[in-house]
Amino acid sequence: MVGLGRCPGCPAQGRLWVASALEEYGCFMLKYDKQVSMLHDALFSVLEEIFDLPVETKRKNVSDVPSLPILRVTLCSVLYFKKASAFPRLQPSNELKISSTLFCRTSAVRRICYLFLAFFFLFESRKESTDYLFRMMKYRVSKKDEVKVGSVYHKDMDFLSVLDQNQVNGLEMKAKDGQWFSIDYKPWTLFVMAGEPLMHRVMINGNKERYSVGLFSYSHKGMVEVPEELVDDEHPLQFKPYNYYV
Ligand SMILES: O=C(O)CCC(=O)C(=O)O
Ligand SMILES: [Fe+2]
Repeated sequence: MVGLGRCPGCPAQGRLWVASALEEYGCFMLKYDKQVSMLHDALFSVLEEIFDLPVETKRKNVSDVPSLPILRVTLCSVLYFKKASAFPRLQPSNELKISSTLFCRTSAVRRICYLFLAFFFLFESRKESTDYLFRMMKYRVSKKDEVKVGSVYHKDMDFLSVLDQNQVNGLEMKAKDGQWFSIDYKPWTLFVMAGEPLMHRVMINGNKERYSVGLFSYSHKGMVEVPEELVDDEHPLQFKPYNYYV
């Protein structure tokens, strides 16, 4: 568990925590600040309404990321947030609420990502080549005798995934020894994971709908490479750059 609030004056400490969590587990829980916690409640209160929009409205929010894999899911519906105006007026009082909540929330989490990237990588170049995809997920309650898989096991094709959920758990990670274990969200935390290396899935067990959101950072040019600032004689390059979309 890393708390950004404790780090502002000591980025070196923050970087150490994040680096050791990522080396050991590939993921960590990030305790977020007050501003984001208010947005958390607002966000999850409007998600239900977003998922209830007509299908043709929801289709306007397809992702423009080339070859973005579509998750093959059984119990899960997925929506992308491209721009606020893509949710046309349905219930006027809520249009603003939905778009401003999503916008603020996405900006707040992006800010966290920048902070995080600054802690961990300390490089400016990445800001320009990094893009974000905001995905919203709704997992319905599984019916009796239905397979309880919310999303099949997969690895995210990005370099950083920041996830949040309503109070319903379901995310599971595969540990080094091959065992699956579930992620138990603590209040006011985001779950941050190094996208590409980690196998995970969602299993739906309870009798409450699960809503989750993910902010996925990826390179819009498709190149995955170690920033040159991190390579020197003591830390030689270990991975060749490659284009994810080719
Ligand atoms: O719903 C979740 O918690 C995780 C979703 C997920 O793995 C994904 O969107 O790639
Ligand atoms: Fe995923």
